[in-house]
Amino acid sequence: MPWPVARETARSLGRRCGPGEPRWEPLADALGGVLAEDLRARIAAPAYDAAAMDGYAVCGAGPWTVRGRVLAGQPHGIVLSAGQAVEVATGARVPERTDAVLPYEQARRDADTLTGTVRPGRHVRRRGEETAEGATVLPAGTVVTPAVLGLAASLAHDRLPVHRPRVRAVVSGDELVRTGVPGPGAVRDAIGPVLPGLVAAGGGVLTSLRCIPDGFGALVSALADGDGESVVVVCGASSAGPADHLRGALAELGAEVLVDGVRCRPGHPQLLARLGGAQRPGPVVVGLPGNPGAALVAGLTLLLPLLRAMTGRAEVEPGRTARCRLDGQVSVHEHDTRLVAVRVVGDRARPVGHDRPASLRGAAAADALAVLPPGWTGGDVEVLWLPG
Ligand SMILES: Nc1nc2c(c(=O)[nH]1)N[C@H]1C(S)=C(S)[C@@H](COP(=O)(O)OP(=O)(O)OC[C@H]3O[C@@H](n4cnc5c(N)ncnc54)[C@H](O)[C@@H]3O)O[C@H]1N2
Ligand code: MOO
Repeated sequence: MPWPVARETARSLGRRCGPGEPRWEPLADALGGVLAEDLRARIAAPAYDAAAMDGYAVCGAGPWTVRGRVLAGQPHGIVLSAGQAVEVATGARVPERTDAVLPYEQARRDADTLTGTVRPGRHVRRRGEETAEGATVLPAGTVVTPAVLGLAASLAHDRLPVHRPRVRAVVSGDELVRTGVPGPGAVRDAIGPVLPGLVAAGGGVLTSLRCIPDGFGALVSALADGDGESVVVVCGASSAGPADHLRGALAELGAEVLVDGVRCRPGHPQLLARLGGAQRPGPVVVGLPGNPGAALVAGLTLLLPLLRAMTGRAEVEPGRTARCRLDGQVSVHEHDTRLVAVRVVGDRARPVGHDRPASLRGAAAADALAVLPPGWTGGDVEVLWLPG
């Protein structure tokens, strides 16, 4: 299947699957999700009339008599009368009948007598002036960023209802080890460490990663053994070798295969399928080739568009260019799309090299992958940004 068609197939499957049931997540776990409901203010902001400057809360016209001092967080029941003032810290609740706050810099104090000039309302943040209690501050569908988490906390939320597709990973290969220096013939798993960040860049969460030996039976049971995840990522076993059982295992489970190989370099053995029948659709399976560089390409080709479409997110982060001029020498494939690791400066992209299928060295030094259509002869190219 041509590369652009494969991507669109992943997007359209994501839209069909939709976001699934939202989960109420503690703020710390909601980052990167998409709000499943409008975010409303549980309290007014500010929650009380507060000083916006360090200085004096004053009532009426000066001069004033200073009655005492109030710091932020100190409860008090002070009510001022005309001609009275209280020393206040920024953020402190101002006494009732405060007309304005006179900053230290504009105040003259002699013992308890204070003079200065104020405009009514100056430097006082009135309760609810920013946000009224119950107001909608963000619509459903907003991506939860660090600022959204801070806003939610300031409006008294502890948890948020978010869509974050749950993804599990199955990494297959007898030769793989996960720690230390590999022994003779062994290889460090280099795809597992990529997956949490890759999945998060799509707005999902990687809930588990399981390493299995090569073998038909092990793969069938690993595929079938889910816990309600929306997506299963299978790493390796995607090709034509004697230990490559992904297609056979999917057939055994009656999966519908939507993308069976993609005309791109690297990453051509990648795959997209859906478990379960039309009556009870199950998780989506994304097959990433075992070569780590090829796996990353497949992750950007199928997994990210799928996850992003599930929660209605834009494909390219706002403010990022989607196309670039390509400088330097690149080899072009006659029939397949080529994906080339590049550094992007302004509207120009330069290849970084080291982007062979088995290597992540180029991708690690790059910002993005440049997309060279088959037989490309020049002109601007699409760039796929690598997760930061
Ligand atoms: N006869 C053919 N052979 C191959 C083809 C083909 O079309 N016909 N395609 C080649 C391409 S392209 C790729 S990519 C690989 C895909 O292989 P698999 O997905 O079946 O993966 P394996 O065979 O298990 O491994 C391939 C290679 O990658 C290493 N590997 C596997 N998993 C990991 C991992 N998690 N971390 C690091 N390295 C990993 C593995 O040791 C092998 O070296 O097939 C080609 N062959
Ligand atoms: O998917 Mo393979 O080369 O294209 O590594």
